[in-house]
Amino acid sequence: MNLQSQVALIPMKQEIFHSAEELELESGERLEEFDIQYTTYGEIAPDGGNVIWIVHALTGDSNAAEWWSGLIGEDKFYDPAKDFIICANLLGSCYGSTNPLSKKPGSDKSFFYEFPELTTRDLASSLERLRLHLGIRKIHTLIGGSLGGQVALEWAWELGDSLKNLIVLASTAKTSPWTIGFNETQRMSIESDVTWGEEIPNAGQVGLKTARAIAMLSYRHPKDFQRKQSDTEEKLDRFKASSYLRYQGEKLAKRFNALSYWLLSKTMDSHDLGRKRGGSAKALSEIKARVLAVGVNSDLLFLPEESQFISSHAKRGTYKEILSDAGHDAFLIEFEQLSSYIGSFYLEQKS
Ligand SMILES: CC(=O)SCCNC(=O)CCNC(=O)[C@H](O)C(C)(C)COP(=O)(O)OP(=O)(O)OC[C@H]1O[C@@H](n2cnc3c(N)ncnc32)[C@H](O)[C@@H]1OP(=O)(O)O
Ligand SMILES: N[C@@H](CCO)C(=O)O
Repeated sequence: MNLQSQVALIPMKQEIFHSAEELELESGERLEEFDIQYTTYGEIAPDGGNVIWIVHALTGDSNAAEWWSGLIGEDKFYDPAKDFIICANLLGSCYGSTNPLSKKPGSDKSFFYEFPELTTRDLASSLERLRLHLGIRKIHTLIGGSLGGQVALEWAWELGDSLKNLIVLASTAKTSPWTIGFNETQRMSIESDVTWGEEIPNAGQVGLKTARAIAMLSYRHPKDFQRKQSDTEEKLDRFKASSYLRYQGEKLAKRFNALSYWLLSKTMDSHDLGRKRGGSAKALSEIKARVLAVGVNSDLLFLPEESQFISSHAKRGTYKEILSDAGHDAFLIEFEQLSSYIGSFYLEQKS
């Protein structure tokens, strides 16, 4: 299907890859078959050397040129005129790939709560299946932030020499107890929705609003709230910060599904690159690609130290830090710094 992106006006193709072959999951469960929805921009070069593979974060979708418009597009750092850019909707997410609302194979009934637990390693395996289907031999750059960075790390370990550069933004090799704690409070709010447990597509949607409001506190920084959400001294109620968080909750609940959110937050929790590989440091040292880890100085969720850990244990690792008051989400906002860091990372390779 050829589409013209409404926002970025960049020619793109959107497809669904159906895998009729089952996917064996880390939990021991299986997905008998699955779909992966993906978007591409540009064309693969004859030598196949221009593949830029993007992995989206928790609530992103495959339309990377929309949510990363400062990095992807005409005359942007990644430009479809020279690069073949691909982004797939993660398995379990609600933007076209197989997810809890999908029908169980051979049945008219959705999975709902029977959808199997997915790990970042499982998500990486599903992307590998798509790569093989597309006949992509080598990936020039695999890049992702937050959950996208976790999946990218897993996949990079698996890809070996088939990957040249790995760029991991505001992420971690192993999810910290602090992040699991944030995710648990969000699942608690979804589970406390009276509709949670019902087999309806909107189950938990009210709880999802609270979950997003809590999540926003981990995606922003107190300085960002101070600057944007401060009130005058006359204000005794209906504070800006309150309406902001309520608005963000409403906004997400209109575009995302609570079952997918609950599932993917669990995926984030169980992420551990070093599981059954002798620990994170050893697993990082086994990644063959060059690695750029980018932290955010104000990230309260995935601390800069966690990105430093990635670069220091990778055999060929580089660390850069985004300076911003935006907090964790700076990786979706601070395009100038990102472009500059990625540009110098590529230049170092040439020198
Ligand atoms: C179909 C799809 O949308 S696909 C998925 C797209 N999203 C993703 O991929 C996830 C990645 N993106 C993101 O997380 C976010 O878009 C970011 C981080 C890039 C930017 O976050 P934003 O929410 O746009 O920025 P910010 O935190 O400043 O909030 C601005 C919004 O809050 C509103 N707002 C700000 N202050 C207040 C307040 N006090 N009260 C109520 N609303 C407020 C603004 O009007 C604005 O609303 P809008 O989004 O309708 O324009
Ligand atoms: N705010 C982003 C990043 C979370 O890590 C999202 O909603 O996907």
